[in-house]
Order: sequence, then C-alpha cells, then structure tokens
Amino acid sequence: MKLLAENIAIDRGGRRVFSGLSFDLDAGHALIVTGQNGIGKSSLLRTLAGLVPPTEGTLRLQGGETERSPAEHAHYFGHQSAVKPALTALENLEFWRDFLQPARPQAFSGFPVATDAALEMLGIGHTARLPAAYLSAGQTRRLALARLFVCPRPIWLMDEPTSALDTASEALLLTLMQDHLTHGGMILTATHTPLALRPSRTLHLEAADPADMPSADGEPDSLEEIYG
Ligand SMILES: Nc1ncnc2c1ncn2[C@@H]1O[C@H](COP(=O)(O)OP(=O)(O)OP(=O)(O)O)[C@@H](O)[C@H]1O
Repeated sequence: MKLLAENIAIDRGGRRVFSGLSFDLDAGHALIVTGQNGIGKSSLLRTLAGLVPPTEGTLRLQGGETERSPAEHAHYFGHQSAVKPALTALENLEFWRDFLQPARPQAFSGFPVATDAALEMLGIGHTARLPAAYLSAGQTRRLALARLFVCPRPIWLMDEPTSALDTASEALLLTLMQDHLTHGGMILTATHTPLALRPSRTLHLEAADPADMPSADGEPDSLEEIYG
C-alpha cells in the first residue's frame, strides 16, 4: 500500500497556499510535516482528509480498497475534538463506531477495539458514563483519539496530536502511533513537537522565493532521519 500525492496545489480563501507538492508514503511509515505557522500544514492534512479539495494535482492510494478514496481510508485527528458534550464519553465513541466505515486493505492488520476497551486503553475508562462536557481538555483529546481504535483505518492524519496532552499521555500516544505503524498503518502528522516515530521522514514546507509562494521539499535530511 502506498499513498501518492502528485503536484498538489491548495488555495484557501482565494490565495494559493502552496503548489507543486509531491510525495509518497509507504505502509508502515510516518511522514512528519513541519514548517512555520501559516505555511499550510493543516491545509495539507485537511486536503488528504477530503475536507479541502486540491486546486491541482492528484491523490491516490495504491493497494487500498479500490472503490474508496484515500480520504475514506483515513482518520482525521484535527484541532477540534468532534465530541458532543451532551453525550457520555461512551455514547460519543459508539456514535463514531457506528458512523465510520472501517477500511482494512491487505497490507494493514489493524483490528477494531471495543468501545469500553478503547476508553480503558486511553486511560479514561472511569469517564465512560460522564457527559463529555465534564471531561477536561486532555481527557477530551483522549476521547477523540479513542475513535481511531474503534474503527480501524490505515491512514492517520494528525494535526498537532500532542496538544493538551500531559507527558504521560504523550508517551502513550507515541506508543499507540508506533503500534499503528507496526500494523502497516501510515501516519501523516503536522507537529511543532519532535515525535520519535520509526520509520519516519520529514516533509518540511517552506516559502520558496521572493514572491512568497510556498513549496515543499519532501526529501529527508539524512538516512538517520528515516531509519535512525
Ligand atoms: N478557512 C480558511 N479560509 C481562508 N484562509 C485560510 C483558511 N484556513 C487557513 N487559511 C490560510 O491558509 C494558510 C495556511 O494555513 P494552515 O492552517 O494550513 O497553516 P499551518 O501551517 O497549519 O499553520 P499553524 O502552524 O499555525 O497551525 C494561512 O495563510 C491561513 O490564513
């Protein structure tokens, strides 16, 4: 399974954010998207999630379920937690389990986790019957993360995934992300915090020229960066 982005351009609010962006990503690998504020990291993830259509270029998933788009193979874990405050933590998770269609192409061996087990796994089992409105910011993020486990999908699109998480939760998140890669999943994550995922490479977005037209260099700096 391989994700291919070819010559992608994205416009937001009538302005070109970047153009000519190409990269690929194999099953079991992470792509860490870096770059200064406003360069287009979130926009790229939202495009991959099917929320912002690219102005130019193509996105393809080789070896995926043929009748489904790359976005339908992906979980988007963005800045908003997509949690309904009036529902309990468990009800929120049951909603997402029933709403989302799992995607399990051949190269991906992720499996569904039961809703209560997913809450336990994220360390918030004791909040299962609480209205989500009563959860702390970090607990709400953990609840949003639990969604990724009740419905297996190979591509995780994660925008600043460590935000609002304490040190222990960050370590847990890293373990879960690494486990996802081990099962043949892919992770594209925009982050300002270094994440020690293996194997991973960096896609650094930067403004390229005096015309201030951002572009991207997807080449890793070194082999250590990929496999170290
Ligand atoms: N809904 C929108 N409408 C218009 N412009 C937008 C919209 N969302 C983002 N933009 C613009 O697109 C550009 C890229 O924003 P984006 O959020 O992708 O950057 P980012 O690299 O993720 O930034 P940060 O590191 O601050 O999160 C910015 O100039 C931003 O103002």
